[in-house]
Amino acid sequence: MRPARFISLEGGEGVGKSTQLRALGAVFRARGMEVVETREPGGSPGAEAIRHMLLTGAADRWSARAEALLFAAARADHVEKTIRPALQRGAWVLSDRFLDSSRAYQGMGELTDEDILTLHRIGSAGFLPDRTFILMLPEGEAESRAHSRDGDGSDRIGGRDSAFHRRVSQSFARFAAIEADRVRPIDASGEAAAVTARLLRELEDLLP
Ligand SMILES: Nc1ncnc2c1ncn2[C@@H]1O[C@H](COP(=O)(O)OP(=O)(O)O)[C@@H](O)[C@H]1O
Ligand SMILES: Cc1cn([C@H]2C[C@H](O)[C@@H](COP(=O)(O)OP(=O)(O)O)O2)c(=O)[nH]c1=O
Repeated sequence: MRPARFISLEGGEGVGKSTQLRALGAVFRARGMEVVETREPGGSPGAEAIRHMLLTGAADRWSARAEALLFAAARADHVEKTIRPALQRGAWVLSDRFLDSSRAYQGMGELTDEDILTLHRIGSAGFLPDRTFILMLPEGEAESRAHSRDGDGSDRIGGRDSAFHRRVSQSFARFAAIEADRVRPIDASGEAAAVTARLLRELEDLLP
């Protein structure tokens, strides 16, 4: 029996992460696997409370440093209370965003990628997913998917300008290039079922 695995889905807003998370969860359950679907920021009661503080309020509510620490604190609680216990009892864990979101959103301004990795070492002992998928879509397409879902409403971070979101997407693409073993880019265009099939192909070596 192969061990339970921790998989994260990453990418900008509207690329289809939550849709694919649900689809993968359904496929795994149909194969008799126990699955925990979770998300960041959040995924445990403490981390969900921090999520509320991070995503609501004025754009300047938190400094860049305070924001990065809050994401790291939420992640520490999520890992400790939800992810590790699930893996220990043999459940697969699928997370909508994880560390790489902090690297892409918080680690390319006042703080560096190295700073974010240091916070993660302190908060979560450097715990990493077994595999991370970066869902990739052309800029306009992700925006129109997010817009048809949310209308004009977006959260404190989603509401940042398009230059910011372009840099986020470039950072995600860079992680896939430099950490090819863990981080795999996935073409997120076309029908949802076709995207799910691409993800499953990239999981073949881990599935029981
Ligand atoms: N392959 C797809 N083709 C067209 N629309 C999609 C596809 N996947 C998801 N969507 C729709 O796009 C919007 C954003 O998808 P979602 O899964 O919520 O993205 P994310 O979690 O990355 O923000 C939703 O309204 C969803 O129903
Ligand atoms: C996990 C994480 C999320 N974020 C941002 C990305 C999103 O804008 C927001 C999470 O909102 P969410 O509603 O989960 O994202 P999506 O629109 O992709 O469904 O928080 C960070 O800035 N850093 C992080 O570490």
